[in-house]
Amino acid sequence: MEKNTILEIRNMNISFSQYQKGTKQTKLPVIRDLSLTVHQGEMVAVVGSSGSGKSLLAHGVMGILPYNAEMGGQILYCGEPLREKRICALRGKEIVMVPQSTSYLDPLMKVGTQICKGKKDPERKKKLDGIFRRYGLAEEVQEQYPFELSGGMTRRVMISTAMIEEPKLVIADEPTPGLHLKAAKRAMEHFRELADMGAGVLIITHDLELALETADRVLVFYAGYTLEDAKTEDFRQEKTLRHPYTKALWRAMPQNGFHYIDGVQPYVKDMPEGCPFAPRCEKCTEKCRGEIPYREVNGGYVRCVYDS
Ligand SMILES: Nc1ncnc2c1ncn2[C@@H]1O[C@H](COP(=O)(O)OP(=O)(O)OP(=O)(O)O)[C@@H](O)[C@H]1O
Ligand code: NI
Repeated sequence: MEKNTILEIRNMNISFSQYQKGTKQTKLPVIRDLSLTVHQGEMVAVVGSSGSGKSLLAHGVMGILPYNAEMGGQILYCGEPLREKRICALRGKEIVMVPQSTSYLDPLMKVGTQICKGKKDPERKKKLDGIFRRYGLAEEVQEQYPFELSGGMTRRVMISTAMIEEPKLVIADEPTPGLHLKAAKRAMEHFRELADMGAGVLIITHDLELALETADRVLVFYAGYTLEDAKTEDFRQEKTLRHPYTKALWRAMPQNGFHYIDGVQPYVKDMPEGCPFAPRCEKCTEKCRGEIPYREVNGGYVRCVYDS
């Protein structure tokens, strides 16, 4: 393992137990065989459509999966396993998450107190003032309660909460919805700055274009699988991309013709054997119905039987 690796996930699986017809329990796999690495100073984006398992990945790392979820595989933080006790000690300090849902804010606590976690020393206050200025939040907002904020303001408050800790690992789950384009870009740039200062940053988003503007690498999620792990520059041309789904995402971007991808992502209960994208893939053959290895190609990874 390399020295500057902040987060390494090896073969993560997440499934839910569900009761069917009374007492019969079934397992619903929602993340399968996920491996990823975030290095110091690196910003990695996880891109995928709704329901592909992005938030569960974040919750798995943070140790906040719901009670009916089961997780397998290994999570290493700075080279050491990140088990329950360790994540509890580091959560909110060295490892921070900007959650997708704004309901994570305490409705009964003033914004400023909440961000500073009750600590009121002048140094922290100065830092908070600085962060608020950067995000265009007025100082008065510190004295307000979450219900008094607009959606975009809430988003910026949640980002501020993460920024005040000088974290080593930041996981931001859809940090930009509700922000207008300029603010969304600014937020992404701030995450970029955190990475440039030496943190490892994992950004979860469905906005490929925004991710490509700031991230170093992009992981493409589809129906619980990672189909590709590519460098941002691989997205400059279609031919340097590896998976047919990533290529389809590329063609769907406005500058590349806005081509619509036919069909929908399969739901976990109706998952086809083999490649989950096979039913929508023009290159699909019988080979795609078997086990598909996740393999290294040209400095990236792909889960496809074909060479692109
Ligand atoms: N508590 C739960 N019980 C059962 N299934 C769940 C539970 N939470 C999530 N899932 C399922 O897991 C899958 C992945 O959910 P997840 O929230 O990670 O998706 P996502 O990629 O973050 O989507 P979005 O872009 O909409 O936020 C979905 O199919 C969802 O229905
Ligand atoms: Ni999500």
